[in-house]
Amino acid sequence: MAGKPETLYQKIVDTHTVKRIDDSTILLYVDIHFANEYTSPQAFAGLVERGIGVLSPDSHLCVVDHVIPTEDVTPRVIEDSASARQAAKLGENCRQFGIKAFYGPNDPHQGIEHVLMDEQGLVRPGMVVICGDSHTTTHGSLGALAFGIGTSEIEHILATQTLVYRMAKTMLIRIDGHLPEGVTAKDLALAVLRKISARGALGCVVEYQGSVVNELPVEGRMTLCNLTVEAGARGAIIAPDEKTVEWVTAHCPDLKGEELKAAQEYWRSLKSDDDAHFDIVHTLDASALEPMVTWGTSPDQAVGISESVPEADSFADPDSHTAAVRAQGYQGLKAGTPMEGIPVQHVFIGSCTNARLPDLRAAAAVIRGRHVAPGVRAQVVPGSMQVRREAEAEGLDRIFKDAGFEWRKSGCSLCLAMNNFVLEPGVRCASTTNRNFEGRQGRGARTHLVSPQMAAAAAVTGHLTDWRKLPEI
Ligand SMILES: CC(C)[C@H](C(=O)O)[C@@H](O)C(=O)O
Ligand code: SF4
Repeated sequence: MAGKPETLYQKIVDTHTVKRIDDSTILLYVDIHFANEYTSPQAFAGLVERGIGVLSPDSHLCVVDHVIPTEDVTPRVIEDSASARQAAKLGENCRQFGIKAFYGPNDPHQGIEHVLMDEQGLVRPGMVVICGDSHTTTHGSLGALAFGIGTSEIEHILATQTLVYRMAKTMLIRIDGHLPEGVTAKDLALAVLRKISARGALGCVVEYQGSVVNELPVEGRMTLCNLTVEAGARGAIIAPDEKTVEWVTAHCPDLKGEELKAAQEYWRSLKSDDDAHFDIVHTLDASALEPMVTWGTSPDQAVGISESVPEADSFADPDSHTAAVRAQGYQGLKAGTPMEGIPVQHVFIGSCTNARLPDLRAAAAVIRGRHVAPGVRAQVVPGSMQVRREAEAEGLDRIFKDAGFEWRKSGCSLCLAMNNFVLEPGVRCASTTNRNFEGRQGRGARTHLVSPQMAAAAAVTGHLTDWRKLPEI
C-alpha cells in the first residue's frame, strides 16, 4: 500500500533523520555546512573550550565575505583591525580543525557564501544545507533543504554533523500565468512579499510551484528563494526539473558515468506528491506584474514602479499602519509621491540576491551605450571572484566602466555596509540587495530594493524609473 502523500520538504527530512527526539523535534543529518568570518568565531571558540574537534572536516567550507573591502586592488587588504582579526581567525580555525576549504581574501574562489556554494557544485538536490546566515534559503532553488542557523547550532554541527531540528509548517506558493516581458524574479519575489507580508511565512518552509516558477531560470529561482526569508520562512524549496539537473550537472564535474546517472535519477525523483498536504496555500497570478520597487524599510513595503508611495491609511492592520508612517519618515517620502522619478544618488548592483552572471548581463544590457547620470555614484560588486572573471571574459566590466560604474571585487559590501564603505545619511540608493532596513547601507541612508535592470536604469537616469521605458539608443 502506498504511504501517506508527502511534501518534498518532508521527504528530505525523512532521508536525513538520525533520530526522533519528540513529536516535533528530530536530530537532522547535515550534508554540507558553510561558514563566514562573522557568525562562526564563537562556534569554533566553543569547540576549543570543550576540547572537541570537527567530526567531518570535509563537510564544511569557510569564506571571508561579510567584512571584506571590495575595492579593485591586488592584493586585497583588510585595514580595519577588528575585521582583519575576524578574517584571520577563520583561517586559523580552519587550519586548526582540518577544514581544507577555506577561501580567504585573496583566494581566487572567494565570493559571497551563497553564490560560491552553488557555483562550486557543493549544493545538490535532496541535500540538507546549512549556514549561520539567514539567506541560506537561496539554495532551496536547487531542490535542497537549506536554511540559516545561530552560532550555538553551528558549534553542534561542527562537532556532530547534525542539528537538533524542530519541524516547520509547510506552505505552498503557486505562481500561475507568465511573467510579462522585462519583469524578473526579483520583481516576483517583492510581489510575493507584498502579498504575504514580512511575517507571512513565519515558521514555514515554503515550496514554490506553478508555471512561472517552471519558467524561471535557475539563477532567478535563487533570487526568489533568497528573498523568501524576508517573509520569515524557515526554508524555500523548488523541486528539481530538467533545468536544475542540467545546472547542477554542469557545476559538478566530479560526478561522472554511473554515479552521475544515479544522482540525476535521484534528483529527478524529488518532488512533492500530487496530493501532499500543505498547512497554508497561497496562489498568485504573475501575468499583470510590473517591475517592483520598495518604498519603505521592510522588503514587503513594495509597489509597482507605476504606483505611488501608499497612504498609511491604506493599511488596515495597525502594526502595518505604524510601520508605514515610520518608514515614510525615515525614507523622506510623502504618501502619494510617484515612485517613478524619485532621485537617487547611489546605485548598488551586488549581493547574494542579484550578483550572479545573468544579473550582471541583464544590467549591462541596459547600460550599454549609456552613461551614469551626473551626481550618481554607481557600483558593481560581482557575487564571487568567479562571476567577476566570467563577466570580464564577456567584456561586461568594460561596459560598466565605460558607463561610469565602479567595477569591484567580490563580497557582501554595501548589502549590509559592514566593510569600509557605507553611505552618508540621506543618500538614496537603488540597490539589487534584499534588505532595506533602517541604517542597513549606512546610518540615515535610504534603500530602494530593485532588480538589476531597474538599478541600471536608475543609474543612467538618476532616478527610479521603469527600465522598459528607456528611450532606444
Ligand atoms: C551577518 C548575517 C548574520 C546576516 C544574515 O544572517 O542574513 C547577513 O548576511 C544579512 O544579510 O543580514
Ligand atoms: S550579500 Fe547581503 S544578504 Fe547576502 S549574505 Fe552577504 S550581507 Fe547577507
